[in-house]
Amino acid sequence: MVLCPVIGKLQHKRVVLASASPRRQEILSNAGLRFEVVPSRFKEKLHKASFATPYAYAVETAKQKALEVAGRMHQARAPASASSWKDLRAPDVVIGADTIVAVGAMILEKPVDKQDAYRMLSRLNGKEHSVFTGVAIVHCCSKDGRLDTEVSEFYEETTVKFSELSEELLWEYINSGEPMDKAGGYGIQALGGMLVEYVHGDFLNVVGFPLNHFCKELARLYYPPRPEDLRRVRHDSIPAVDTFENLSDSEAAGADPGQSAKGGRGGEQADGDRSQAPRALDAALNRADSRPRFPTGLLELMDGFKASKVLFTACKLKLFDVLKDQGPLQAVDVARKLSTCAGRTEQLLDVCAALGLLEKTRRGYSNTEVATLHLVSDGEHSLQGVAEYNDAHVWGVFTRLGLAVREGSEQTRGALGAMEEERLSQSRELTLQFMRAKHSLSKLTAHHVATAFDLSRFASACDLGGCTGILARELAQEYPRLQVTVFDLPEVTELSGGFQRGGRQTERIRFVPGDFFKDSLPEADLYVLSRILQDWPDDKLHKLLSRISSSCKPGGGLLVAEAAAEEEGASQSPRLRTLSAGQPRSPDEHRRLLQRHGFQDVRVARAGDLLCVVLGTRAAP
Ligand SMILES: O=c1[nH]cc([C@@H]2O[C@H](COP(=O)(O)OP(=O)(O)OP(=O)(O)O)[C@@H](O)[C@H]2O)c(=O)[nH]1
Repeated sequence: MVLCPVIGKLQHKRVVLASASPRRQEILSNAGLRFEVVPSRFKEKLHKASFATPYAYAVETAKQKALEVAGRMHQARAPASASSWKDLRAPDVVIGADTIVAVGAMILEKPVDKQDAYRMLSRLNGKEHSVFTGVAIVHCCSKDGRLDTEVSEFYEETTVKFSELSEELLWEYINSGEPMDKAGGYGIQALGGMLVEYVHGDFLNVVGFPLNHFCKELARLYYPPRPEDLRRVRHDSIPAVDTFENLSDSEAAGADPGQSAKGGRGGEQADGDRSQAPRALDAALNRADSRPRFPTGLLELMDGFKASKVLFTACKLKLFDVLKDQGPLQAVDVARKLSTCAGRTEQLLDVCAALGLLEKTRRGYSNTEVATLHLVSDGEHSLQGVAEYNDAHVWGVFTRLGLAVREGSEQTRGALGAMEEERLSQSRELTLQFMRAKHSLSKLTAHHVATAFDLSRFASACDLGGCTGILARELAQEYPRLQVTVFDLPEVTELSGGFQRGGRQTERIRFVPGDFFKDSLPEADLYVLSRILQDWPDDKLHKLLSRISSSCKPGGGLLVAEAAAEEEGASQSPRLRTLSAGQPRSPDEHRRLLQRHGFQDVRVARAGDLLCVVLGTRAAP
């Protein structure tokens, strides 16, 4: 069955199930949804008589459950200084559900005790009743610290008929303990199944979650009908994920899950509104499928470069800067501010929204939290420089990958990102771009690197290839006695002034121009190599390490920080294996590397999510 694309729409979102029900958790995880569980604290005590129908009560309760969790998680978010990325993210989607049993207008929830269970089961005995599950899908976004929500809600009804049951059997069932945490006092999926004569409708709805209706709702939210679908209904597939080039202006409009969710109850919507998008899903669900699994991951991989280019383009246009200062904005207003084509801008905005970089609501487009944090150019944690450098330089390098692979190692070095070498021969602008990229990345990791070990025994440090001095600054800040030298190529040190912010510790930092392969290394107690080794092939790497080893006094140290590769024997991340001229090393490989060059007492630590840090002490020769 080809269900992945629908559930997959939530794949890159932080999804939270606001329910303690183990049945709901099981149903959704069996469907392949990845989510966290945060049980709702909403007390199910809405005034039943104030609802026109039992299902309205279930839907409202589901909504309140989800909103309570969304609000609580929004408030509980860690401050920006939190070390874990996860903590920084509020949920994107919160799902709430409430299951009730209705006998006529009477609503039965979970029994409070055995007598209550007996009363409920006696009411159901020998008769038909309805089971309603209300579901709320709450899309969340945070704007200026406020929580914005778009709620989509629906319900599903299933009819269940109980057999005529003896008192004895009812009590035996009650004494099994099963009824107590179940709506109506029975669990159809277990012993309670023996009480049931027939079921009309979705079985899982009785168990606690109407999975089929949920998927249709997702399809309705994430695959709004396209004009061509309205004209020519396709019965053979789930609608394709929109790509940039196949979106026309009119198609791009209305692709907002939040907007299409407006008006709420799926079950109460007019047929014309609901029929088209789920139709393809229905077809897929009902098809006897002998074809291979839909290669979603592979197709996403094939399209991955487009997503990168969209991100780069948006950064280059300063889209996130405009939205930070003036959002939310409609597409035409964004286009006016950027002096771009309105139709194409809207497409770009929609794809950014689909990639989770923007939020789209009726008020217009605004940055998501991740965009505000990392894609606005003057942000403390901005990665804009990385996007610009990748666009201006790495993109082109990778277009030569085929040639490099065909023609051998030299080209491979050239094509696989021997950035240090390449940038030597490039323009000042490219050097600056490289520095901005390295600066942004170093900001993310410098504190972790500086504090991975206690370095207070060293009086001086030299950061080789230290670029804009971000790590040097962090070291100076952390160790008030430490004098730090940043050693980098002349064209880099010449431009590094533009990245300095001043501050008390800067008087203990000096920039020395030089080439660590050719010039003598500045004297220091501690040498630092942060993200240098993996850019170089083995011969260069050993040359560099032996030069450091010769300069380092006995008792001095070498601190190496590199992308954290898996332990030996574990399968390596392909990203790490292919992106650089050198290779990522496991902690043990680093340990051996340093030992081979005369360092002892080599210790390894993790620095944040990205890096592994290794510290060795120079042995007496
Ligand atoms: O046949 C079955 N019928 C019902 C159930 C389970 O009953 C409960 C219904 O309770 P509710 O919707 O209030 O959900 P809770 O369990 O309290 O969890 P929340 O945290 O979401 O409020 C539900 O667990 C159904 O799964 C059953 O198992 N079989």
